[in-house]
Amino acid sequence: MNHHLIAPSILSANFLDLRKDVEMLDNSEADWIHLDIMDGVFVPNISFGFPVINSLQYITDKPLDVHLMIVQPEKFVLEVARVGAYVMNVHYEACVHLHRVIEEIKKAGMKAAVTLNPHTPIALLEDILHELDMVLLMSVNPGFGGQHFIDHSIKKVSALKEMIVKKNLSTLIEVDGGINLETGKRLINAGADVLVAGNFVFSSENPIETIHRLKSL
Ligand SMILES: O=C(CO)[C@@H](O)[C@H](O)COP(=O)(O)O
Repeated sequence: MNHHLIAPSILSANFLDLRKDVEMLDNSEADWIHLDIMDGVFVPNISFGFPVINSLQYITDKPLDVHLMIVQPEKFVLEVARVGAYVMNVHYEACVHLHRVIEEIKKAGMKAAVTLNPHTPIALLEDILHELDMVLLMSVNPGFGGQHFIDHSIKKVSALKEMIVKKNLSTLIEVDGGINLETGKRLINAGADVLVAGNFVFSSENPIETIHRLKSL
C-alpha cells in the first residue's frame, strides 16, 4: 500500500497553455500542485508570482503547495493565504524569526512547512520541528527545474525521519529536485512522504502515466 503523495511542480509546465497543464494535473493522480515563487534575490531566477497562483486556484481542485524562494517571506503570509495556498513553505535560511513566521502561517489557516537548502543541516530543526506540519528538503540547489539529484539527500531524509519518529511527531517529509522513478523510490524507502517532480513529469511523453508511476512506487 502506497501512502506517499505526489506534488508536480508547474515550474516545468507550458506557461503559454497553463490551463491545459493544470487540467491535466487535475485529471491525474497528483495529490497537490507545487508552486515555486522565486524573487531573483534568494535564488538566481525569477518565476511567477501571486496573480498567477490566484488565477489557478479557481481552475483546480488540488491543494496548492506554495514554496517561497524569496527573502523576507513573512511579508507575504496573508497574500499566500489569499491566493488559496494549502501549504506555505518558507526557507529556514530566509527567516530570522522562524517561530513567529510559523505561528503566523498557521493563524492564517495554512499548513506550515520549513524548507532546507541542501547544505543546511536538519539538526537546526531540533527546537522547531514539533511546530511544523512538514519539512521540505531540497535535493537540488533551488532556482531551476531539471537539475541533477544530490545523493546526500537520501541520508538527510533517513536522519530526519528518525528525528520525527523519536519525537513521536507526524511531521511530513517532502523532497524536491531531480526526482524520477529511481531517486523517488530511494527517497520513499528512506522515509519521504511527499515527492515534488517538475521536469520528470512535464518532459515525459505521457505526464498522467508518469504521475501514476511515481504514485505507484
Ligand atoms: O523548487 C524547484 C527548483 O527550485 C523545483 O520545484 C523544481 O521545479 C522541480 O525540480 P525538478 O523535478 O524539475 O528537478
